[in-house]
Amino acid sequence: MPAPVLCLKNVIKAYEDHVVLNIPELQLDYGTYWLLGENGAGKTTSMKVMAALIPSQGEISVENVQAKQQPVQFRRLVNYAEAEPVYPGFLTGKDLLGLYLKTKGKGYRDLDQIIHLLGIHEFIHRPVSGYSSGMLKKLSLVLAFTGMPKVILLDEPLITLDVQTVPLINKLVEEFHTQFGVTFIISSHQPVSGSSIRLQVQDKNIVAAHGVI
Ligand SMILES: Nc1ncnc2c1ncn2[C@@H]1O[C@H](COP(=O)(O)OP(=O)(O)OP(=O)(O)O)[C@@H](O)[C@H]1O
Repeated sequence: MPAPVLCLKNVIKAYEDHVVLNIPELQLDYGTYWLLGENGAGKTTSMKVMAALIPSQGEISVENVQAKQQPVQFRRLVNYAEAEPVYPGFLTGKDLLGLYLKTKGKGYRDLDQIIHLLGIHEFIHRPVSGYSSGMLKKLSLVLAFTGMPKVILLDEPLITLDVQTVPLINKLVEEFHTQFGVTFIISSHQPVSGSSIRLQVQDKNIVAAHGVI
């Protein structure tokens, strides 16, 4: 049997003395997961912990690469797109894309195609301070598709997107999952993929929507 893609062991995340997550063990196989939970349950915190973007206790690994022991290698395996992305306003979309391409390396797909698909080419040369929230969202999603990650975490990927763009994002998720073997964890109030496996942040733990994994 193949090893799980993502493993969390004895993970505890607290903000000062407020424990938000306490996950004894979580193992996720290749799949598309839909992360649910009420407001403040800890969905965003879970994603940031899984991507090792914020400190936490315990072990996090993707395909046996440990976040704490092999941080550079780990960073290449996990991409994360924030619910409400914020970038330094003076940078252009092209600057940010160049930065990501430099750090993430060669991608699965020609990004120019995705940029044109989402209409980002029309504003990519402008500083992001002048972007609308939907334009920023599109840019952040393209950045999440850079490199060759094994796991992509999308926090509320559909908010602020226009109705024409939503199916395009669903299609990209489907394509990266089936063709490139990417595991997705998506927090959304709307289902992103019909075949997604439901996970719930509940009582500080992450459980299958109908019972503990
Ligand atoms: N930087 C922070 N400092 C202190 N507490 C925080 C911080 N970020 C989040 N929290 C707290 O952690 C808990 C979980 O927040 P989180 O943003 O992960 O929830 P969420 O499930 O994503 O919520 P929502 O659905 O409202 O976006 C909340 O009680 C929140 O107040």
